[in-house]
Amino acid sequence: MSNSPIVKISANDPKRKSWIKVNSYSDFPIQNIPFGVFITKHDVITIGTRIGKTCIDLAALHQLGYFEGVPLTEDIFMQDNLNDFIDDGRKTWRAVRNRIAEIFDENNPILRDNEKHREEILFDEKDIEMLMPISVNDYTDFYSSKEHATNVGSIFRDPENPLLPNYLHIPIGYHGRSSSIVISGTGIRRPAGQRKTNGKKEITFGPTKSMDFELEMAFITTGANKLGNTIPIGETDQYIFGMVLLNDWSARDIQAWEYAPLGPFLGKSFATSISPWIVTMDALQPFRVDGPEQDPKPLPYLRQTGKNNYDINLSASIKPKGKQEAVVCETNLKHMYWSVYQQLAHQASNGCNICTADIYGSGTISGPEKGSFGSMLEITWNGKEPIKMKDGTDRKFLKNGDTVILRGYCKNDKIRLGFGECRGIIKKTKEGI
Ligand SMILES: O=C(O)/C=C/C(=O)CC(=O)CC(=O)O
Ligand SMILES: [Ca+2]
Ligand SMILES: [Mg+2]
Repeated sequence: MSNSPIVKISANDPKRKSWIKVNSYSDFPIQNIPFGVFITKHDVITIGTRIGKTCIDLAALHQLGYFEGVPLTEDIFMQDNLNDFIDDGRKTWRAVRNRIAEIFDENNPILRDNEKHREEILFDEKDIEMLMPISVNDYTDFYSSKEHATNVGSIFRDPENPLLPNYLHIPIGYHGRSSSIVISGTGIRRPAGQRKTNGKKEITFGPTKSMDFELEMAFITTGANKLGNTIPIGETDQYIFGMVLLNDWSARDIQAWEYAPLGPFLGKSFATSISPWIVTMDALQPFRVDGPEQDPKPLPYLRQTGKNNYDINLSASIKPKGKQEAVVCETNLKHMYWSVYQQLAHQASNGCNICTADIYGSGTISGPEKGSFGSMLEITWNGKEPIKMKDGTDRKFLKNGDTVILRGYCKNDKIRLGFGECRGIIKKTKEGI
């Protein structure tokens, strides 16, 4: 089954320019129109979007009549999360994005020339604070990078046979913890836990000695199937609202000791960070590419044709406190073995219901070569090959005071759009733990 034939979406017109100034390297040209939640300098929480460095209060835009003719409830943007809007479905998301593109088109004077309205609707990014975009319903994290699975299999298990026999048949995942998903900028406390210290027999409890990040992306869904029903792979695209950057913080010593036989647990559930702006699947359409060839052929419920992967350039940087950041990984979402559509069809294949504001992580995104590995576990091969920061210090894993910054963008010969940043600073373990 082919997923989402590429339809013409007027908001994606690459020729359109906005009357709001946008730098050529901005992640937020008028073709992006992401959705997020922010608090304004007047202490008002609103759903918004962004063009360049200008944040747009969608509740104010709606109240002032700019969405006339688009079927929306009066308070749809006067919310502290996007759940209701996401629940409205793809027709509504499309209509809203298309209208926003029209309002901010350089040739449209209606808001451009209305100073009073502009003052009510527009805010400089410096004058707002981003909040969690959704109230997370449920969280799954997949394991869809074959390169990552191969690397972790070599480190934790058998270098001769790193990939488990199920890997090429089934999109592996684990159930994450939704309560500890936090917005970019939130400090991350180094967790304590049980671990078996390298080479020693003794089991101890204490702050992790191998604090790690995982460079991931995640997709966010709208309600799809009722409990007991499934989703044909050819229909999955209708239910994906958009994507964010995701950092699945991981404590490798805790993980390595606890994970057998049920998988990741407390080594990962202490925190997961996401970027604040949700970039819609519609905005990402121009960046669809073929995925890797799948051999063996997946079972029929996972079979797809067409361009089902996304060409999204990704990077991870570490910034020691008060020092310059160093890029430690450059990779691309296009490497993923299992597509987002296969992940979603698989999640629903047992009749599990897909809900509004669920988050599905891609799994760590590693590329084929060194320099494209998406975690310190792989970059330093579990601490055996430390890397140098720009201040001359070494890193096997993350130190307190280090900030990890994930970034992602798409680019073709016509447009560039991106995801902004997903940041988190490592703080020391709470005393008494
Ligand atoms: O191979 C393992 O035992 C575990 C690997 C992971 O760290 C699991 C995970 O979070 C999935 C991923 O990010 O790809
Ligand atoms: Ca992960
Ligand atoms: Mg985590």
